[in-house]
Amino acid sequence: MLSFEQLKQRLESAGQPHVLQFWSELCEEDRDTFLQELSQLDLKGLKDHCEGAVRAADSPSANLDQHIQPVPPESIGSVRKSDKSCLAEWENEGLLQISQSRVGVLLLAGGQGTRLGVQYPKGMYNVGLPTGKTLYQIQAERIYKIQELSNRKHGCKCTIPWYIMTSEFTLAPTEKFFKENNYFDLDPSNIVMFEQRMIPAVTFDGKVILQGKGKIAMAPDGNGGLYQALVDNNVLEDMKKRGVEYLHVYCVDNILVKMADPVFIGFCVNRGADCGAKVVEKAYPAEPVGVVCKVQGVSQVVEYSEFQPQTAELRGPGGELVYSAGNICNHLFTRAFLQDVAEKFKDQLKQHVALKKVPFVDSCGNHVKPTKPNGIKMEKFVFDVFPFSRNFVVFEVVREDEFSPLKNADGAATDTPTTARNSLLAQHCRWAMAAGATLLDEHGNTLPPAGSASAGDSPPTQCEISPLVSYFGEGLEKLLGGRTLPTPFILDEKRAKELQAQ
Ligand SMILES: CC(=O)N[C@H]1[C@@H](OP(=O)(O)O)O[C@H](CO)[C@@H](O)[C@@H]1O
Repeated sequence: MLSFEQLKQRLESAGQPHVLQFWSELCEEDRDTFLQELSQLDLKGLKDHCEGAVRAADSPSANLDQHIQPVPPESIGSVRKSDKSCLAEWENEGLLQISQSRVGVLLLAGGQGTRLGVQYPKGMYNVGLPTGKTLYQIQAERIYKIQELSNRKHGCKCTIPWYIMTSEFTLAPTEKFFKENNYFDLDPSNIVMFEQRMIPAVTFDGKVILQGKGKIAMAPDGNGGLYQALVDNNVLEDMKKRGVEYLHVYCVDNILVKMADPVFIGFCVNRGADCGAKVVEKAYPAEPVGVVCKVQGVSQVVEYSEFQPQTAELRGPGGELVYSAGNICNHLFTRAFLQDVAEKFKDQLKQHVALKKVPFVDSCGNHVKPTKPNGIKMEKFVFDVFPFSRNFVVFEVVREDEFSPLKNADGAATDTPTTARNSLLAQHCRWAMAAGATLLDEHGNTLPPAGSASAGDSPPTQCEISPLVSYFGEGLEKLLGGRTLPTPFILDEKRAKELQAQ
């Protein structure tokens, strides 16, 4: 740890002496904590960071319009447009890789859930399903099930390690939650949690913001902080030791995420890709999803916050959106590619600017909650490594089956606990009906198929199928075929055993 004098001097040369302005008012304990926190900062890089933040916030965002092109449709693999045998071939390849323990999953869970308005990690959110399962539990059970399906098919005992990138905000509660839930019956030695870095928020004139008299306002370095965190925490070595060659990276909030999706993995493997992105067709021009496109001939994602509205509105001859490849934050990387990024490219990742309302103490020591943005937060984005890929592929999946993110609190128009819950229930209802079940409402009336015109605006059918019973709708015919089932209907392992015995 640095001494007070050393720190003072370094902060002065970084142009940030105000950081210690309340030092004399701090008690011994707070001084120790503050010294520790400041010692962990990259003080050498602090000056550059602060100046860079101001420069980035000042420079108008580049207008990409003249350089941008959609990804050519022929280079996109598509679930909807591929025939069954093709999909089965990819799935088989994916299951084979999983069965050989060559696949890991990595969860991006460092965010603060500000839009959702909760103080705890988003993965701990219960969207109000009949079983009350949280996002973390659903994801854990899908890992368990896909391991089991691969084992059964290939007569082996495979492992999908689950890497979880947290931040200072989310690590402790996530660890506690997993422990309390007995790691959802996964082997804890296959769950690797680590923290991404935090960086200081900066005022518009380049000063580090004090959140308290002895505390700097820090924020995670964006989900693109992943690549630094992989290095800081020896994650690539861990993958190598375990023989993991493919990493499925996803963000915490999509209730429909197919963990270690064998179809996507098989598609990427068959194409020899080192980097792949799943997309869905954008629902409407202003939908807050990044767009996979080409900028000056190079495939990349342009984030929704940086996409020009007039470009987003462009439509083709059939009325379809020209830029329709919506990023769902579901990526596949080979370990070799990640190693390359770690060694050669991670410091070249673009810095994105977010202007935020950052609570602070003013020069008189008053705590202020700003009503308009006062701070610059710099973030890296996970997809900004795509341009470094040698063989990048795009895989389009069906939105109803694979994408329903939880971003906002109930009351917002989209991406809320209600929309997430309803998407999952509707999917499970479709699975049950496709397996040959007839579902009844509480009055004993037959329910129309989910999504059909007669389903209209009626409340979603309460049909929830445990991922431990079915990963993606498979194996349900023998349990549900020809049966008439009253709702609410919960198909968990116990019920599945009873149905099988009948
Ligand atoms: C930096 C990043 O990964 N942004 C992603 C991510 O957005 P957030 O608003 O950060 O949750 O998830 C979106 C899909 O839910 C995706 O469209 C977008 O590109």
